[in-house]
Amino acid sequence: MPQFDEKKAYSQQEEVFFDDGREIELLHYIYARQDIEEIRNSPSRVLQAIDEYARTKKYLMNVGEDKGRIVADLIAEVRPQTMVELGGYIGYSCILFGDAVRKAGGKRYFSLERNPEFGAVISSLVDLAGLGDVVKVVVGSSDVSIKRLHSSGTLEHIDLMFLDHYKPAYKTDLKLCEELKLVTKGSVLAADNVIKPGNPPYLEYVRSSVAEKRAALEKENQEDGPDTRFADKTAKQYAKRQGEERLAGNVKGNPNLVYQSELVHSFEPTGVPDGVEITRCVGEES
Ligand SMILES: C[S@@+](CC[C@H](N)C(=O)[O-])C[C@H]1O[C@@H](n2cnc3c(N)ncnc32)[C@H](O)[C@@H]1O
Repeated sequence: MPQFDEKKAYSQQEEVFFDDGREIELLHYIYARQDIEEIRNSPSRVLQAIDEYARTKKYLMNVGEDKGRIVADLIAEVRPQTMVELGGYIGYSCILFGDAVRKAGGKRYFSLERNPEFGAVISSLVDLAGLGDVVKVVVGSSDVSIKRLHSSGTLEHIDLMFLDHYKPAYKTDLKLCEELKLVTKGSVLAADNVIKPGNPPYLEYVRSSVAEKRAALEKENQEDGPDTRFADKTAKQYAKRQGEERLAGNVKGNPNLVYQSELVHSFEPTGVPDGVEITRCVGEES
């Protein structure tokens, strides 16, 4: 089991921990720094500045250094040409992983974010980090954005996908990507927060055999709301400002895809134990 370095801990998560003005305050904090010209065009220095804000000012719901390293190592191994993240927030994972994709010879990193204000913060910090040539920020609900990027031919295949948005949408958005053949043999998925707060429907899906998925599909009623296993707090997390989330409806996915999935234990940037589920699509049964 890895150890958490307490010296690096973010401020504790409060009852209201996002969308209370702190995201814009972060921009002022960064752009007012004495060392702003050294930060410019340096992804690692931008990340350091974000970490410093979250340690000394207010908590930010970023993937953080520990879980971030797991996914950055995965990027170096998989060398994706195209990577997609679902849920960008203020751009921490986008800058960390967009930089890793570029270093690994990849071409495009799509950051899908529902909240337009957060999307603007991501764009500003991505530009500051000098990653504008690789990263494309896409504002809107993930399912709608995935469908549009696919139908316009902008997104033809997902080599690596980082899921870190509305927890009940992990499974429905994955099934949407399967159905559109964006996720196929060779695609790799990294899902955050599978321990805190947890995501039983997603884990059950990626850990199921083809036979189990086929059987589940026969029984399944269409999902029109969050799975009842999610706590109310998780199911309604973004509702106050953005309105009720709508899940990708009427998606059957592709139950024939064969996944190998493993949980990698790690920590939230506050030190709370969490994990990333890494799932590799290794085949397709006929
Ligand atoms: C935990 S934060 C993402 C953190 C980010 N990946 C990082 O590590 O730096 C989750 C984000 O998902 C966004 N979100 C929620 N529902 C969404 C949806 N349906 N489509 C796209 N983004 C969504 C929220 O607005 C929020 O910014």
